[in-house]
Amino acid sequence: MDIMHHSSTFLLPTIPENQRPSLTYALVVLNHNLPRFTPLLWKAAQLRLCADGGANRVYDEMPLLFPREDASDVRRRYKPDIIKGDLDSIRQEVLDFYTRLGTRIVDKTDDQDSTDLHKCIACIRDFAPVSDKSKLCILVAGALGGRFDHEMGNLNVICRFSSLRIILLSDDNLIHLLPKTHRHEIHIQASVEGPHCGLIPIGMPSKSSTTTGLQWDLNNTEMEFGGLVSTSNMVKGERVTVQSDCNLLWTISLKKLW
Ligand SMILES: Nc1ncnc2c1ncn2[C@@H]1O[C@H](COP(=O)(O)OP(=O)(O)OP(=O)(O)O)[C@@H](O)[C@H]1O
Ligand SMILES: Cc1ncc(C[n+]2csc(CCO)c2C)c(N)n1
Repeated sequence: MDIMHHSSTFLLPTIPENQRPSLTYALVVLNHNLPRFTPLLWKAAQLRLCADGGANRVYDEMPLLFPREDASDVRRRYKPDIIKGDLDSIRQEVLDFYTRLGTRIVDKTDDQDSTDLHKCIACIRDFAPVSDKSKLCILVAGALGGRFDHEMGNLNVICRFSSLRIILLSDDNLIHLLPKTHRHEIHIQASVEGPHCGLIPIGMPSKSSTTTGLQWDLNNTEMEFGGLVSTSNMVKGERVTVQSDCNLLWTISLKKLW
């Protein structure tokens, strides 16, 4: 079984030479509080999408992160490549502003059965110029801490697209899936993340999960929703390994640096 490596280098202000990621990043901004580190995600990404009302967040909140700069300069610097969704939340002035700058507006008003995040992920999967999708990593900003139905919808999207690397982010947390098809090595970036973490079986019970590097390691342990799940766990050092017969959610706290 192959090892999948995970490392949140996209949260580092400068990435050490020996930790340059081999991944290509895309960013999706959702319609919830823009994390304070969004400019770092923007810099790491080669493709930037806003899911419908996510464009309002870039327009309204990006200038607040640069209080000494002129708001319209900041807005012009952070121009999304694509705005996609049913477009019932984006404000007209925001739509007009980015249309004038040349952003592609993709309107799928007719589809009321999939979320705007789902539409953005499908778009990236189908059109991102990355031939090997295992080298693609989609960062999703503003995915957690808001309306619970939206949060669950966002978690469902990472389960639906379980063969893609997708990372849900808020100011406080990072979440991604650890597919059962791989053993996982998580390199902890202790300057920006941890120590609080969790491993949660999603969708079905796990008969056997094993970890190293956690305060409360699992050792061929059974986990299930309604039974044992590993929350309020802690990372001990800079390397965590996980192997399971089920897809698990990995969550780690983010430090309040920004
Ligand atoms: N409060 C929130 N918490 C987490 N994610 C959110 C929140 N609000 C929106 N999102 C995400 O941002 C995307 C775009 O949001 P937007 O408000 O434009 O969607 P929407 O389809 O109009 O939502 P709804 O009709 O359910 O209010 C959603 O698909 C969802 O993934
Ligand atoms: C069973 C079921 N529940 C909810 C919706 C509503 N819905 C789900 S995604 C979406 C689009 C949001 O932009 C909407 C309106 C549905 N279609 N089917």
